[in-house]
Amino acid sequence: MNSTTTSEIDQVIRKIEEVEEDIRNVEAKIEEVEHKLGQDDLKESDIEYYREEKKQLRDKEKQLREKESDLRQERKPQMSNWLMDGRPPLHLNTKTDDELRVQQQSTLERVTPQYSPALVGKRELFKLKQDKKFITFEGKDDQPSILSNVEASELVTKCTDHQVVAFIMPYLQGIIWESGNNYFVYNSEEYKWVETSTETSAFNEKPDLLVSHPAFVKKKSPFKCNDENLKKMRRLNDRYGILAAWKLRSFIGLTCEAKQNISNSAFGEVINYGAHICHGRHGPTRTRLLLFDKKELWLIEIVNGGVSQVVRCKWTDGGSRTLLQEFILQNWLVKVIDQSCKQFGLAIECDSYLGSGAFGYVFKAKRVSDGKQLALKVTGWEEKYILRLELEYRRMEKAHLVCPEEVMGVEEDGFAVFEHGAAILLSDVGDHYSRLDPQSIMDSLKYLHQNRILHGDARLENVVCLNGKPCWIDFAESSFEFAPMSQAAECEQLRESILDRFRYNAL
Ligand SMILES: Nc1ncnc2c1ncn2[C@@H]1O[C@H](COP(=O)(O)OP(=O)(O)OP(=O)(O)O)[C@@H](O)[C@H]1O
Repeated sequence: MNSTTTSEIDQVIRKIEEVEEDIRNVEAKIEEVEHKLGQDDLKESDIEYYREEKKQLRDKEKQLREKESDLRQERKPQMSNWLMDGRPPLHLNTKTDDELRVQQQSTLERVTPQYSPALVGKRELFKLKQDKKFITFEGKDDQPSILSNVEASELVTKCTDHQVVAFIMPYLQGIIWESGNNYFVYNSEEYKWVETSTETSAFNEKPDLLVSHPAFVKKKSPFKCNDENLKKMRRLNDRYGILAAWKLRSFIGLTCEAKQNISNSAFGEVINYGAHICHGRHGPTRTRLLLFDKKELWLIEIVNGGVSQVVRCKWTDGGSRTLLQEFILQNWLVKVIDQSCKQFGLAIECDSYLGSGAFGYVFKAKRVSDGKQLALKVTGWEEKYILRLELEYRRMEKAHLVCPEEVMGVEEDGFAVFEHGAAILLSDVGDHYSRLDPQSIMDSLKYLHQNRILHGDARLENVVCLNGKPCWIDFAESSFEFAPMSQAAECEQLRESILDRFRYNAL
């Protein structure tokens, strides 16, 4: 009889969970590096540096996945031993091995579809109709529609998908502004931004329009076209852009796809966009998409990666205007950003996403009164996040007074709590730490120590390059107690990460 114990199985399961967490962390780091690589103003040396960093992260990810697979193999005999013993393990997974393999595969490849979009669309439509979740909007004659009859008959004359997009863009923008939203419509027809795989970008997709707050958008220039009619239809104020970082996909207002005629294949394509958006660690539980053609629009709600409901309506249906306005997804981050801009007198445009960590999202912002560039760090409404941000603000203020060059400053009265979260205002926008001389980073940490400041989380991610020098951010864990042992440990932690990233042995 085997000698496997519950605690042995538990141990392996715990190890698997730990490795899964490590994989998620590495995935998040890769996402950050990909975001940095996507920036327009990179020097050749930066590109080379990020590519190398990405390669190292991918290698690490591969090793972790191998480890995960070994652990799963290790668990298999243990599980069957338990079953032979007639006693169930504590965490018996009811999934078969095949299901586990598919699940693991989907973590690897995200949700790259195995079937053609036409088949996906056809099957889903059948199911939705059966479940009465495919609803035709009844229309309310006394309420405004999206398009008038005249406008709708002009739309019918458009003879390419691009022209349908160009025609609809200003109407969609008008509807959004009318509802008081600070969202814009970005044309993303020719730019891939929906990630479909962690392994390759081969399947990346390009929905036609992205409706979003500008803070989450990376601006693009109008794509080239030879269609003279399309050129005439374009307006100077049309916006082009994509999501600035895949991590921001929870905050999309609406993702749109235009066709001349809605087909099963078009529906399948949109279902796949929705599944990809929801997938993965930072994916939202819910996302909303719009599929439209020259006659009608389908309002598609995706929950946990699957279609939960479709409402179909005509451009000229009374009440379609309000229906669409209410369909655009609102979120807490937009509310906190907008309230912060009001409170601190800021403007946030496209290309302002600086990064994010476990606790907050950071954006470049311009103070309207003097044009100064500042960094706004925003966190959600949970009490522990708000307290942490306030602590960070107070400690940074104190540390900056002692070491003004080495510690990022905070603006006076630069902390505020709102209904949906909180924000702090940092006095400068720094560049990536890769622009720094690695020894100078180590020296700056030692300088903090000499001034009895223990950073508390001395990772390279918490250093930015300001005026060519290292400047520390994220002081939530810092302390002002003199503790030589902790200082030594902190130096060692930083030294190791400098060695790892710069291949430089800092002293
Ligand atoms: N003033 C700034 N200038 C430029 N980039 C910044 C600035 N502040 C923050 N960032 C970027 O935003 C990222 C996240 O910021 P920060 O570390 O403060 O967030 P966090 O949620 O507290 O992270 P962590 O998970 O490390 O605790 C940083 O790694 C950095 O890339």
